[in-house]
Amino acid sequence: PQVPQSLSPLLYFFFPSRKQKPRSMGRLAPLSEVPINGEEDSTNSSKKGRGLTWRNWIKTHLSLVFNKKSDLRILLSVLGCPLFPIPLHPKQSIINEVSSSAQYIIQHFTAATGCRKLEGMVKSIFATGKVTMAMLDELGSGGSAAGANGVSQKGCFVMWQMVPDKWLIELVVGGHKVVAGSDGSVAWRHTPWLGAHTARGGVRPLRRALQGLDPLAIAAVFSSAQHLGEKRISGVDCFALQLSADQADLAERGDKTAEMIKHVIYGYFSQRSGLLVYLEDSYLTRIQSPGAQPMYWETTMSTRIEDYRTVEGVMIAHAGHSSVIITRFGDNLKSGPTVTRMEETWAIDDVAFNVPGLSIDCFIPPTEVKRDYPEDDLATLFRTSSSTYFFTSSTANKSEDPVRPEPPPIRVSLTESAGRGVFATRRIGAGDLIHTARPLVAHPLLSTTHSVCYFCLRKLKATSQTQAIQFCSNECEEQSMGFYNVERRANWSDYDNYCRMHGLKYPLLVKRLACMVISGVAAADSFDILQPESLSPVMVSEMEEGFNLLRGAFTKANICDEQVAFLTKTWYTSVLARIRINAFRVELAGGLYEDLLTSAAASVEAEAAVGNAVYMLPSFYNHDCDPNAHILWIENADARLKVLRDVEAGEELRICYIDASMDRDARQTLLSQGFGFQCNCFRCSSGD
Ligand SMILES: C[S@@+](CC[C@H](N)C(=O)[O-])C[C@H]1O[C@@H](n2cnc3c(N)ncnc32)[C@H](O)[C@@H]1O
Repeated sequence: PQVPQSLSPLLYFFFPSRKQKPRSMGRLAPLSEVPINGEEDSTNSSKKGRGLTWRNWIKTHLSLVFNKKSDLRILLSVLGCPLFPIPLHPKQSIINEVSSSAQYIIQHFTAATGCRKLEGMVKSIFATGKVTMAMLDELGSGGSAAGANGVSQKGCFVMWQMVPDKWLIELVVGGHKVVAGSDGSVAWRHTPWLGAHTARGGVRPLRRALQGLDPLAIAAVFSSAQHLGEKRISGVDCFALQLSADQADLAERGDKTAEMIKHVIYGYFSQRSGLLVYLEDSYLTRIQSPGAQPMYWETTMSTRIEDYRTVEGVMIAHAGHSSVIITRFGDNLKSGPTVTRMEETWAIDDVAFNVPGLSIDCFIPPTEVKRDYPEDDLATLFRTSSSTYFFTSSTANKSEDPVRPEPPPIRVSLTESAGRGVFATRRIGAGDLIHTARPLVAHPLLSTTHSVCYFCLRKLKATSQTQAIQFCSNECEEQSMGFYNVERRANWSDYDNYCRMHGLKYPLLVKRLACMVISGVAAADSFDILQPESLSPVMVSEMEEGFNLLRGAFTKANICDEQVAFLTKTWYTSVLARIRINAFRVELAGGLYEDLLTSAAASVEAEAAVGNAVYMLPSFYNHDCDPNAHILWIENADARLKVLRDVEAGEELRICYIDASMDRDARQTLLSQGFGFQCNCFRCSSGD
């Protein structure tokens, strides 16, 4: 049956059909680093999505957890649809022979729930329920929590599960919707602020299913657990079983920068009733960015499982309470560990088995999932705490699916001597487009402000007679609202004059980022992951005037102190230090470029620059005076990364930061002064 989209979004799940799902997903914003295989579809751009998705992504992965403004997103990201760390293998079923005390406890559990009768009989499970989520006050080091700080958020969810490893959940809380699913080979999640993402590591079950909702899965995963002993939990004497994610799974979920150190699960089974009454999982992640001290994140989620009721003769838990504690600690956190707490109460309204009409078509991932690949390593590289609740990309099983297009052939990894770099994951042919990228922040030059779009830097057909800024389309105007509503409240003449007099362009990018932060569309630490230039005390003091003018413009515009609290001198200098190393001068090649020769020629002949922009993925390309890759712009600030010659798998992709036609000494001087490194590429070493 067709369900009108105007009905509750949850209704869509009552009538799953292959036709409906892509349509529902089709409205969702694409990721900003668009894979080469993805057609750019303007209908896919959410009003504020274009160009903001990376910022959103960073916000979630880097700063979200400790930014109270984003409470609802944090709650949904952490509690919404976490995955259980232990995969459910298709062949895994509940054991018949008891050879350990853990297996004895599981036998007791299967008898208590009566779930054996479901084995082989149940093909699908369906559940609907309600949730209430809240952030609790943060605990400082040694401090104490004062209780819930904000308003709790109410919502509901619908879950479908097809035995053993296909599932789908739609959760709507406080007007935000999160959808997650697994087709048995890839697990993904879609959020309005991130778009769709695949989960790194193998497919694992939804944690919600293990909270007393799917007794067969509980019996299957815990039958290989270790019996730890007995413990009294909330007045109930329990047997404690322990499971640990195995090292191979942990390795798959981490990388060189974010290492999953352990993930342990405890199941507490009531000695009296035999039922699972408490579930706890705890994991530790070590994050180390190049040149930085390691930082650790420990996340513990505990769920009290209650209100078992019979559904078709099987005991299913119908309510519970989960609490999460996230502790961030490490040498580089001067203020000591930070603790964030949140909680959820949930209740099941309806459970049914063997839902008619449910087929594997209902579990096909949204189309964006296959467009997700450029984030592959970045997502993990900068992940904050865990892939369990921050879904990240995975290449797992992609090759097994003939329908799924090849991912863009790159990964970000550490190089031997140039920090992080971008590497080819397969052979790439000369002239191939590697990926495109939308700016995190872009700004016209002062001289082009009235001749290019104030958002995307596209050249305008008619320049402004009134000297007002202009947008090339309604879409760009809408996407600018985030920063422009703030920017136009202030008078920028002093700041612009300061830039003009000193010939500075990067403070304009800082201004735009500051306006975006104030309006809430960017996190103050969006650029933290980019490599900074090391600034001398003289350079820092030279930036003071710009900082004072920027801060002053906001103060005079009566932007409240709380909104500009992030705008300290340290913030200003640190953002500028990153922009100086990572900003690109945008030069539009214009016109058509169909082949490599045309594009290379076009970029050489490009007219003067239209502005400057900072991107995420392009910021990780290192320099070579004889580069094998190339960045170019055709009609606006959306960048295209192309390969200049055949590149083999494993080879690092490098672009040229400067005019490669200069002689060796001039190149060396520019690179050392502008980017702080001594180039020892083949050309430089051979004196060319
Ligand atoms: C745009 S970033 C490139 C990504 C950077 N490696 C990172 O880890 O984020 C530019 C910085 O990378 C380093 N870099 C780039 N190319 C290099 C090269 N050929 N040799 C040494 N360092 C290089 C320099 O520190 C430079 O300032």
